[in-house]
This record gives sequence, structure tokens and C-alpha cells, in this order.
Amino acid sequence: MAHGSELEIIEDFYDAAECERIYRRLLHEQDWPDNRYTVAGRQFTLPRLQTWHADPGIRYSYSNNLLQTRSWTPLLSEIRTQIESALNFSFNSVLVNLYRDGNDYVGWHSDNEPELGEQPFIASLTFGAERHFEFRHKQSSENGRVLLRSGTLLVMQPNFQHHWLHSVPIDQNVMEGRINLTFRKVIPASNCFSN
Ligand SMILES: O=C(O)CCC(=O)C(=O)O
Ligand SMILES: [Fe+2]
Repeated sequence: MAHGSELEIIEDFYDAAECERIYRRLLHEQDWPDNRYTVAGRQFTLPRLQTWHADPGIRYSYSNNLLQTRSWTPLLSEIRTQIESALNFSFNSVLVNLYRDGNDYVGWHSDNEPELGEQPFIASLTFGAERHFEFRHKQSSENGRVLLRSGTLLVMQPNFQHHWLHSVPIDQNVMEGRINLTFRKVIPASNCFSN
């Protein structure tokens, strides 16, 4: 595929029994906020539910405009440790998305906020319903999609954010929920603006 090594898909990172256990725990343990937000005086409804967890001192404009920063739950910490040792990389934050059914989605975007630095490396884990993850090149007409099954680890190399947009579109055949975790490394503000 054209995206080559920019996107790596590791199926069965968690087996079916672990996926079931993790999905249930996340669904019930996360204190899901309302998805109606007011930003700059304008109200909008996010087409999914989200929570944002980060190490102390980590600020992220996307989340701070929208979401309060929460501490790591024991389950999220456990998963972080497993992802970090598999990928040999340390993350300091995770965005948790709940797609309640196939009507919930995320529109076209790339995860390239300045706080993620020049080389944003993102690890994404899926639990629950399978959904398509679509991508399209920012300059050319190239595009593609992969089916993300429960337990799949998707690794987005920095160039993926540079060259491609991605989305998880509406799929009206999907009746079940899906929880996606994207582990990120936000550069602390003090380093971001030095020199
Ligand atoms: O749910 C997914 O697979 C992708 C989520 C995503 O793109 C994001 O949180 O930035
Ligand atoms: Fe994303």
C-alpha cells in the first residue's frame, strides 16, 4: 500500500478474552462526559464521547479547549506500560474515544498539533466493534482504508501525520460500541517554547 511503513498494523495485540475484559472495564470505569461543548461561545456536539488523561504538567490545546485533563486510571496505566514495552517508546498522554455505535465517528484530520512536536508518534488501540479507519493523502488523490478489529494496535509513524489525513466514518451496520485509545507524547510547554 502507498502509505508503506508510515502505518503499521499489529492484529491480536490483545486476545479476544483480554479485549472483552478491557472493553467492559473501560466502558464502566471511565466517567464519560457529555459530548456537548462550548468553544469560543459556540456550542457543538462531538460525534463520540472522549476523555483525556495525561501525566502532571502536560497541556494540550485540543484537549484543554474541550476536555479536562484526568489522571491515569490503573487500567490505562497498565495498558500504557504494555504498549511502551512493545514499541520501546514512552507516551505521556492518552485520548480515549467511545464510539457508542456506528453513528459515532471522527472526521478527517491529522494529529499534528504543535504540542506533539515535529515528529508525532502515535499508538492507537481498538476494543469492541470493528470499524474502518480511512486515510487520504494530503496532496495526491491516493486513499485507502483498513478494518480495525478488537485488539488491534495501529502504529502511526510521524510521516503518516505529515502526509495523510485519517477518519473513522459512520457505518450504519455497526450496532455495538467501540473504544479507541490513542497514546501520544505531548512535549511539555517549557520545552516547546525554549530557544
Ligand atoms: O478511533 C480511531 O481509530 C481514530 C481516533 C483518532 O483518529 C484520534 O483520536 O485522533
Ligand atoms: Fe487521529
